[in-house]
Amino acid sequence: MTSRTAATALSDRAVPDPALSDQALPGPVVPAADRRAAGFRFASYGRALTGHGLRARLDPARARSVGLATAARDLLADAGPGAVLVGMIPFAPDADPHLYIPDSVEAAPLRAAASSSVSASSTPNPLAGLAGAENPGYRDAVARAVERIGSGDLSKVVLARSLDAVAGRDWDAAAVWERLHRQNPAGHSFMVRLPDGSGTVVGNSPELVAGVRHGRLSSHPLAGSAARQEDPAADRATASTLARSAKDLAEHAFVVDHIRTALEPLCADLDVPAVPDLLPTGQLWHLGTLVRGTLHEGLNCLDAALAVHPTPAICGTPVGAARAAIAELEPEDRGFYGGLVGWMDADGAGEWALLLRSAVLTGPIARLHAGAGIVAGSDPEAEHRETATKFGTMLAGLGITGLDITGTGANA
Ligand SMILES: C=C(O[C@H]1C=CC=C(C(=O)O)[C@@H]1O)C(=O)O
Repeated sequence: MTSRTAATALSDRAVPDPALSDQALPGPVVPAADRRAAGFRFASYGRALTGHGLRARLDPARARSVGLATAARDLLADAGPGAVLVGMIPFAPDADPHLYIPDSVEAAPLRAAASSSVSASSTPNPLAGLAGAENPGYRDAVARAVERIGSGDLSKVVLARSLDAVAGRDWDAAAVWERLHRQNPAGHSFMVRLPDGSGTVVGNSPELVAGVRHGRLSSHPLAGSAARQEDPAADRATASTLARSAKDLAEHAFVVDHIRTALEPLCADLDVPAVPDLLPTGQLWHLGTLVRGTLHEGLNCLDAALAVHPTPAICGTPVGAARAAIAELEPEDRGFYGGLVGWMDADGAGEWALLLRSAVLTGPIARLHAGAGIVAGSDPEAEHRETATKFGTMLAGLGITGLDITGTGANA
């Protein structure tokens, strides 16, 4: 494993990879329609992509028989020029993806997108109850994972838990999306209606798994986190401590090593910085490494995303043992949490973000998920607190403020 001991300089870079920021999107552009009715919204790098209607759906049975990447390529080729594939891929490899080609795709600069009919300042939905803030089962699961790591089967595993926020009336997914985006415009804000219409997956991911433009690939894996502080001096001190934390650097190195091994065969050249940078979100500092390369001819953004997914930022090392540990230690199926969300065009350009800092909105219930990387020496109490901090992104997106679920006195 690569050792990274040097602390990196603080970076306040808002956009992980400026190379993707001027990405022109193809597809028919429709006038600003009612975005509330859209089945798909994805914002990043200065513009938002909105998918209306459904032209063709990727058949999960076909994906199982020919492979997901081939099924996606074929669907785009059949759909003809200008088509864009959008949607989500679940965490479990045998679960059905929700990928489709919308009837029309609107690609709008973010400023225009933000001034849509949806008002983020609309009256917050009153919270009627919160279930899962205190989760002793999660601490037990972390302790068992640490034991397993000690026995040598496993080096790292990401364990997640859920939290239900029940409101006085149905959640308004479009308003939640917009609030999330305004709070963290540097992240990838997404909103995808579930195929059976039962609800909407919404979130703001800080993590780009694969972004491709003109054959140039970027991936910005994150792992290793610390909660942001109100006081600026304390906040910078927290970031510096994170950049020097042996535990977090080890947790991060698993991810970078995995990405390098997975992407080297796909790329003509691959640049992997020796030390991580520091990425701030509204709630957390993360260690991140911006990996860049040139994809071999014929490969696309989804090929790259599927090659690295699931990284140890969401699963673990080795992948098989980590998947088994997750299945055994997490009480519920992850669904789309921990999967991929994004889009791709017929030229292979696109973006796939890790689907996290998210919730499934079903009527008045928002089910949030958050996980933390467990390595040798992880402390169950600290990991419980870290997941509570991670819930903070979605709680803020839901308009729930002034609530401390971290037990530290800080606002989540
Ligand atoms: C699993 C999550 O975060 C991952 C991404 C960044 C940093 C992480 C960490 O430091 O543990 C996690 O690996 C989550 O937000 O649910």
